[in-house]
Amino acid sequence: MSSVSRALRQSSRHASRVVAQAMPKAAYSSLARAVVGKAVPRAAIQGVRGVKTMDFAGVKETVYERSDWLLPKLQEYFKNDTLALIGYGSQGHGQGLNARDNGLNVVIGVRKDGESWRQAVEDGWVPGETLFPIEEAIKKGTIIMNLLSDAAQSSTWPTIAPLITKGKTLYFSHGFSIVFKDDTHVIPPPDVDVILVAPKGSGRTVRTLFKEGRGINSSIAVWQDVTGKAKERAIALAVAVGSGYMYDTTFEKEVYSDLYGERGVLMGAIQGLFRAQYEILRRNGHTPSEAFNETVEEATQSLYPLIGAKGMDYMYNACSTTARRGALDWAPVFEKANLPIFERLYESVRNGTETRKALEFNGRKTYREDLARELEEINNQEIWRAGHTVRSLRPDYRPDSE
Ligand SMILES: NC(=O)c1ccc[n+]([C@@H]2O[C@H](COP(=O)([O-])OP(=O)(O)OC[C@H]3O[C@@H](n4cnc5c(N)ncnc54)[C@H](OP(=O)(O)O)[C@@H]3O)[C@@H](O)[C@H]2O)c1
Ligand SMILES: CC(C)(O)[C@@H](O)C(=O)O
Ligand SMILES: [Mg+2]
Ligand SMILES: [Mg+2]
Repeated sequence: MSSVSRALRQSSRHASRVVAQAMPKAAYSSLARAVVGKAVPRAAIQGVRGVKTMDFAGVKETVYERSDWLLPKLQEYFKNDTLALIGYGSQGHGQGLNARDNGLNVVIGVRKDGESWRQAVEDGWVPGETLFPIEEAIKKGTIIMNLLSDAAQSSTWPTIAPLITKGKTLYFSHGFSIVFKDDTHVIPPPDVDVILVAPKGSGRTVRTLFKEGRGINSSIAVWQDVTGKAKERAIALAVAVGSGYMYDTTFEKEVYSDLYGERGVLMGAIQGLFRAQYEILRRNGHTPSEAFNETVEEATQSLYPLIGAKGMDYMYNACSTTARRGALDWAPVFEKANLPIFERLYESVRNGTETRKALEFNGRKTYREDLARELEEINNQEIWRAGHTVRSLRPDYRPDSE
């Protein structure tokens, strides 16, 4: 076990002892219920403490935990607020439903009769009660959560800006609009708090982790603090929308790392690597099923979850000595080959090239159809058609689940 993971384990064990010793069983159960919304075994709530400074590989950072914001406190804190959540994509769905389940006043604002409107109705938001056209929702809100697409945040800003009046809080889940203001022209009024809560994962995961009684990691930041309470509000809102742990960042650091990561190993790089590996297997006479199993299925179903659960060394130890030797030899080769690409990518993010592309593409009226066309092309690639058949053999496969 590495020294970092040992330290983490010890700190978590210590915290659970503190909680366990300090609380009678009944109080502990109600704490657990309040933190995760349902009864959970004592072991599942280890490490409950509000704020902690932790050593991340030699660097001390502050982490905020939702344990400081148990449901009664959260509800009391926001009792005079209306969260106007503008946009109902992946994040609108996850954050909106979580905040609603946490008992807060939430209204959704989206284009009337668009796809998001339809999805919001499907999720139980009621037109005229909790679902409104964008401008109406903003007028009702005290906390304006801008979860429109980053391109739409820019194009709608001239109409939205005058409605963000003094005393309201402006909230984003990405540093995009604010940091790249020369391209987006989003410049907030000087008399409102401007904060960021950026869940580090898909909005679908924001929802599923919340329902499982866990919480996603989120980055939080303050751009403008006129009330002196902006940071506190960011933390409370992060908890409200389903975060478990909150990490400090800045708007700049969030947007650079996020745009970089999703174009890199989170999405773009891994798609490219899967495809390249598959292609060479096929060129060498391997069948589609063998190429897919050896590339995607084993990665996602067997090895990557091991990395996720306990780290890279754990995954290595779960594989043969033969695999370990070869992978250890080839890892630096891939690292060296990819470093210049990652350098180029970071620069393309930092200098705004990626921002301008996103604004152009997603600013089109046909953004949904254009994207659907490209995704359909991927879906039709042999690798993913083979994958469809491989998945269809899983015991839990249901034909309507894809
Ligand atoms: N997706 C994630 O998991 C994730 C994770 C962390 C942070 N974020 C950030 O969260 C924010 C929201 O992202 P998202 O993925 O949830 O949404 P998204 O898919 O990027 O955007 C969808 C929303 O934008 C609306 N929209 C698009 N063009 C519009 C226009 N011209 N006028 C009015 N509305 C328009 C859509 O409404 P219609 O249906 O009417 O088109 C829909 O409600 C972004 O800042 C994003 O970077 C996202
Ligand atoms: C889910 C991601 C990739 O982390 C997010 O950054 C997004 O833009 O959707
Ligand atoms: Mg992103
Ligand atoms: Mg992200």
